[in-house]
Amino acid sequence: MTALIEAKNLYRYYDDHCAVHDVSFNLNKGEILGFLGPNGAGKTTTMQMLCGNLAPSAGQIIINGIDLLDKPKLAKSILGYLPDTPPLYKELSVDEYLDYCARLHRLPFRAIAKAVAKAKGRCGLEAVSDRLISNLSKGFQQRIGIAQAIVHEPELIILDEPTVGLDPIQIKEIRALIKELGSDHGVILSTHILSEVQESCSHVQIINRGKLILHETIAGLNRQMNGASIKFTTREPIDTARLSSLEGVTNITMIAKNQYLLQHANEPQLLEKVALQIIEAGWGLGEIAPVRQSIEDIFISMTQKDEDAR
Ligand SMILES: Nc1ncnc2c1ncn2[C@@H]1O[C@H](COP(=O)(O)OP(=O)(O)OP(=O)(O)O)[C@@H](O)[C@H]1O
Repeated sequence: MTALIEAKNLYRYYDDHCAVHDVSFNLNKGEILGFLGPNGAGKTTTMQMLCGNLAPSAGQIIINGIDLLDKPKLAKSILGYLPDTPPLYKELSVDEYLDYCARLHRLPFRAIAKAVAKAKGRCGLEAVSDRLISNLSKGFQQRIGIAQAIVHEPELIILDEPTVGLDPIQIKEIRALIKELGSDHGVILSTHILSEVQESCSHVQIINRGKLILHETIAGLNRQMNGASIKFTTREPIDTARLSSLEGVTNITMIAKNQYLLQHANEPQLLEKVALQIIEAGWGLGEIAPVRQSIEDIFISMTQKDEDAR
């Protein structure tokens, strides 16, 4: 199967500053990729390169088998892009604006009315067709931004911070729309909201200081979150050296009297082994449970590890 987008060894320099460093990944149809990173990590630079608005200093971008740098018009015809600020002409009505966008995307004249109606339907804009964009709420303006990105039915949709500045109800609606779009397109969205990735995406990647430090499925991320620590209490103090000899245990810390946090290298069935060891040693098992990390914990620990490794 041809990937919808293949980013190969992308670099982007601004003078001497390397904003994107050797970024490679693939996205297939039906996948929604959440692109995370701290401020200044290189998300917007990467997204701008992926949609052909910014030339990479090195590397290759293949969209549905077409090299974006060799055949930009053809490659761009199968992608839709919503920049972080929706590119709206606010003095136009919704219909006028979407009609204009459909022409820019070079849709055949006869197909325009149908394409605009379909995009409005998907984005819940029918009721505001004749309204001036400047008079609509931010949520509606964001939907119009998404509608212009999908009006030509691109296979790949790239959305830069699509829910920023929206209220909780609008956020919910836009997330539902993104999920629906993801069922028959490929979607890449950047966001600062970590829970958004869990709610809307099938895959996640984290960029830090221009380098990709994680590319995972949401299922894999959930496994990591269920992850690598176990908290337990005992009646007697334990012999940490003895428990540390269990395979995969990386660290044991006493966090309160007879209360411990054990870290491990994602060792399966370790919880049972630890419980058995505590019982066999006669330390008196009180409680034992895996510690569920939040996506924020994973994000902070991944970016922190990356900082430490520099
Ligand atoms: N036009 C430019 N000229 C010089 N440096 C730039 C330019 N655009 C971005 N940078 C730098 O490149 C790095 C990556 O910026 P980028 O905007 O891609 O990050 P980001 O992850 O999108 O950040 P944010 O979440 O704050 O939008 C930053 O250090 C930024 O200062």
